[in-house]
Amino acid sequence: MSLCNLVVLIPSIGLVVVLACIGWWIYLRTSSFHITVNRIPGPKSLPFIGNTFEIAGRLEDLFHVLHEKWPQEYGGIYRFFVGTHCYVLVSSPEFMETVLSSQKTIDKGSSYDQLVPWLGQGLLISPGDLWRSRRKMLTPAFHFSILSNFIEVFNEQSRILCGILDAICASFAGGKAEIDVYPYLTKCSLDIICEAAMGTRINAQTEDSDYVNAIYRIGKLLIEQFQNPFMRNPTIFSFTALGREHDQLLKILHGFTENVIQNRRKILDQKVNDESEHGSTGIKNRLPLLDLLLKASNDGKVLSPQDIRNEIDTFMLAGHDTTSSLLGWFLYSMAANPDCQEKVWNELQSTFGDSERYFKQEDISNLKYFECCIKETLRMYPSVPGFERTVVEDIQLGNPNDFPLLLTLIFYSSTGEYLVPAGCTLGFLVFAAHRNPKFFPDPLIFNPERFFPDEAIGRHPYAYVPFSAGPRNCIGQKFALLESKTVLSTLLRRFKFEIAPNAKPPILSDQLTLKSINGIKLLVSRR
Ligand code: HEM
Repeated sequence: MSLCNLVVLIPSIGLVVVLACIGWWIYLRTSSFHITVNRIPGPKSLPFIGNTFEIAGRLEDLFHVLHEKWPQEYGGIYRFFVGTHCYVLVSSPEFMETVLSSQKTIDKGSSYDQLVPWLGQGLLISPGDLWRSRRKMLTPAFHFSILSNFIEVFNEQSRILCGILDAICASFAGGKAEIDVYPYLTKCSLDIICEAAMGTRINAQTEDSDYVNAIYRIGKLLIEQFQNPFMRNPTIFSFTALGREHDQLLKILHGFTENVIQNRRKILDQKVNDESEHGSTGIKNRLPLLDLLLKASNDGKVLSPQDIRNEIDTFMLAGHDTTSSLLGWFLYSMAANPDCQEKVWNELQSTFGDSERYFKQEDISNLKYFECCIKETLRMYPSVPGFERTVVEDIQLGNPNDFPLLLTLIFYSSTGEYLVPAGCTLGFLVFAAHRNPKFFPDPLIFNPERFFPDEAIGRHPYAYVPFSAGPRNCIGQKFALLESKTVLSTLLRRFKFEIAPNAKPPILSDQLTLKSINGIKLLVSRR
C-alpha cells in the first residue's frame, strides 16, 4: 500500500470511529432502554466495551468487584455492561422477593449456556414450559419418605471418608495431618450423588476412574472458558485445544451415564418380569431418580434417552459441587471458631456418646446448635454465591404507586423504585445479601446464634436465600441438608479440625460454586 493511500485511509478510519462513538452516545441518551437502565445506579461505562475491563482478570478480583466493591458503592441494586449487554444485580431482599417469587422470571441467564453441551435442557437450565413439566415430574423423587432411603448411603460413604482420614492422620508424626480437605469431601459427595441418582457405585473415594477425573476436569475447564471472552463463542472455542479437550471429556461423561441408564433399564425390566412371575425380587428401592425417569419415559414417548441423560448429568453436577462446598466451608468455620466446634462436639457427645452407631434422621431434633452452625456456614459461604435470570418482560422493582407521581418522575431512582427492562440479565448476589449488616449485624463474625428462633424473628424472609427461593428454588435442598448433617456429624464425632499456624486465609471465588482458590488446608487429628 502506498504512502498516499495510508494518508487517506488512517483519517478515514479515525473519522468512522469518532462518528460511531457519537452515534452510540446519542443512542445511549435517547433510547428508552438506556434511559431506563441508567436510572439504576452503577459504574460509568465505555461505548461498545461497557465495563468489560473492570471485571476482566483474575477470578478472585471479579468476585470482589461484583460481591463486595460495587454493592458497597451502589447498594442493593446496580447495573453494569459487558460489551453492550446490560446486567442488573440485586442483593436487597425486597427486590429478590419480587423477582424470585414471580412465575414470569423463570428463564436462566446466558452464563448457563456454557453448560448446555454437557447438561442439555436438564432441570437446572431448561426454560419456561419445559422446566415446569420436568419440575413437576421430578419433585416426587425428593419426597421426605424417599430421602430416608438414602441415609444408609450417606452413612456408608461418611465411614469410608473417616477411614481415609484416619489412615492419613496415622501417617503423620503425632497423628496430626495438615491437608487440603476439599478433594476428599468432593469425592465423598460424588460417591453419594452417583449412588443416589444412578444407583451405581463409582468408588471415587477409593479408586481412580475416568468418569471422576472427567467430572473434576470439566469443572475447571468451564472456568477457564468463562474467563476468556473469546472462548465463550462456541465456534472459536471448538477450534481451540481447550474446546477439543472439552469434547473428549463430554464423550467420557455422556458415555458413562448412557451405560448406567441402559443397565438400569435392563434391571428394571427384569424386575417387572420377575415380580409378575414370583413377586418382589427384593432389590432395594433406593433409586427413585433414575427409576422415576425411566418409568416416566414411556419407552421414549415422553422422555427420550437423551432427556434422561440430561437430567442425570444435571443431578450429578448440581448434587455434588454444591454439597462439597458446604462441607468444606463448614469444616473451615469449625476450625476457625474452636468454641463453636466444642459446642457442636458436646452436643454430639450427648446424642451419640462414644457409640459408633450410624446417624439417624431422629437425631436431628437433638442437634439444634449443630444445625445453626450449618445455617451460619451457608450464610457466610453460600455454596451458590450468585445466579441469573433473563428478563423477558419489563419488571417493576418496588411499587412506584406508593409515591406521589411527580416525586416519582423527578426522583425516580432516589425513591428506590426501578424498572428493569426486557433484554437485561438479572443477577442475584446471594453472597452480598448474606453479608448485609442491616440484616446480619457484624456480618464477618461467625455467629450461629443468629439462627436461634428468637434471633431470627422479624428478619426479611429473602435476606437469607442459600437455596434460592420461589418456584425455581433448589429441588435438592432437603437431600443436601440430610447428606451434610450425616457426613459432618460423622466427621466431627471422630476428628478435630484446626487452622494450621501459618495458613493463609482462603481466597474466595465463584467457580460454579463458592470455592477457595488456595484450597481448605486444615490440621486434622483423631478425637
Ligand atoms: C448445599 C447444597 C446446595 C445448595 C446451596 C444448592 C443451591 C441451589 C440454588 C441456589 C439453586 C438455584 C440456582 C439457580 O437459580 O440458578 C439450585 C438449583 C438446583 N439444585 Fe441445588 N443446591 C444444593 C444441593 C443440591 C443437591 C444435593 C441437588 C440434587 C440432589 C441439587 C439439585 C438442584 C437442581 C436440579 C436445581 C435446579 C432446580 C430448578 O431449576 O428447578 N442441589 N440449588
